[in-house]
Amino acid sequence: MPSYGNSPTRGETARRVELSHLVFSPNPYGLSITEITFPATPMSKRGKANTEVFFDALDNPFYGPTNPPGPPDETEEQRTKREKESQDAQKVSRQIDEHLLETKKAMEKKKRAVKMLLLGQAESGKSTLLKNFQLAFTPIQFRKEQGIWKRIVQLNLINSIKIILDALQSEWIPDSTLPTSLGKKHRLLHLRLSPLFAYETAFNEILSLNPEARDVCVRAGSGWKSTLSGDPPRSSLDCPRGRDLLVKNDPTQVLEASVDDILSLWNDPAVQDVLHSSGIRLQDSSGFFLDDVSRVTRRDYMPTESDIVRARVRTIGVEEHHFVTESGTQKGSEFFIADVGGSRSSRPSWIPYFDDVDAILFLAPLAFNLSLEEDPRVNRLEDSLQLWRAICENKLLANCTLILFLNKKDILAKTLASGVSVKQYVTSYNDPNDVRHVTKYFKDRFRNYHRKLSLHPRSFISYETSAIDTRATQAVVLAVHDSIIRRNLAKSELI
Ligand SMILES: Nc1nc2c(ncn2[C@@H]2O[C@H](COP(=O)(O)OP(=O)(O)OP(=O)(O)O)[C@@H](O)[C@H]2O)c(=O)[nH]1
Ligand SMILES: [Mg+2]
Repeated sequence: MPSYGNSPTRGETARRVELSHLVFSPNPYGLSITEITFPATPMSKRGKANTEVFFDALDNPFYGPTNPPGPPDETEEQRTKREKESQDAQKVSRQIDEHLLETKKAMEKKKRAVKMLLLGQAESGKSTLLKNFQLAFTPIQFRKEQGIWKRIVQLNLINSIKIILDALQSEWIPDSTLPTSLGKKHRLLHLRLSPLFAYETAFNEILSLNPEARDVCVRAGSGWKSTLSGDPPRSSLDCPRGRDLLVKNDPTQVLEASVDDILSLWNDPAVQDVLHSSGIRLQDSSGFFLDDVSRVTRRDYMPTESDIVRARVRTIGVEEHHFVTESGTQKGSEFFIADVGGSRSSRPSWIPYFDDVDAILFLAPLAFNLSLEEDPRVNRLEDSLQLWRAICENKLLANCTLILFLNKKDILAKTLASGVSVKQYVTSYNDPNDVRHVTKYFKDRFRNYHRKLSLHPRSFISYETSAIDTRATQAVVLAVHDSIIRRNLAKSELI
């Protein structure tokens, strides 16, 4: 019987591996592994990924006789060639073994790493909190991405200009009898600034998004950061053609040339009146950069940390982020955060991530006077409370740590300071109309649901944040990470 070296015999179980982790590429010997990747399954599933796929030796292209005897009439030259091929095949087999071992180790590591999930309605600040984690744990990587955010900040600015120009346009409907203080100057500004919108449309087309999208959005896992950074493509998902088109559609020069027009528009009292009467408060809206026009439109502009944190990109789908702490006592420690799209239509895609998540970071903006974009009949805070209820009582999350972030406290302060009364929106509210009482009122409502609906008793953990304030949020982020790690350790010791 021929010797098969380390290879399994027919029917024997061979290497066990999740096939989708391996990228095969042809080589003179058939196939070899060129890259180990992780499947696009939710992080909760990864630890349990199917490592029990069996190869049958006969079907397995990697196995075969390593030193079979040659035919009796084999020449010296044929024998040398055959032995060389056999040695090469063994080398390939050893490489495969090493790769499989690495995959297994990496998967084990993933299984042990802490997994967090960011939840909350759209625009609650999930991605902003994520950026605070990146700033705290992977600051080198965060700074490397500065160039990517330049385009996003520019598009946020263009989007704000579009909102203003749309508001102006609705004022000068041809047959309107209403008096308007808008004149020729505003029409000229409209005419001169409208070409900027083409950059927004081009960006959406390049990233295969709806060209009519209302604001800047990106699809999770689309390699958008790599496309925007100009790095060589990491996978077939990255689009080098897209990169060329992005260079062609760079708005930097046009923005620089338009700076006076933009300032003239934003500082115009008649324009401010129109915005006020239409109830548009751009200062409180996503990705607000109109107060920084002169700086942001400079040719050599590079976004600051604060700009990056404030820049708005709507999340579509679920984006998983792998953190390897870059410095400090926990250098090298790993954890995962999944960031989800929060609009109502995106919520069903959250469920697969509930399976073995360690902590949910739930963002509830203190926006008592606003309604949902996708359904203007629904109050934002009421929607957050209902979502929180559903999470507290979810059986899959019964053993998960829930952390509530009452976010956008700065906007709450501004809203109350401008004289808006909470009672007008929340009839059951009878306390003073100040930040402390209002925050306490909503926190108590969240706490009550948490206490009543949790299947097992668990501590109520909450923070009051303004996620764009990176200094204050850094401290929160470090405390949250530390407490989750401790809880996890305590849990695993109990097991
Ligand atoms: N003023 C203020 N703005 C905030 C705060 N937190 C987030 N923002 C801004 O609100 C906008 C929306 O925040 P995101 O983090 O993108 O919201 P999200 O929850 O990820 O939204 P989706 O991806 O659509 O689900 C961004 O422009 C942020 O800069 C805050 O505490 N205060
Ligand atoms: Mg987001």
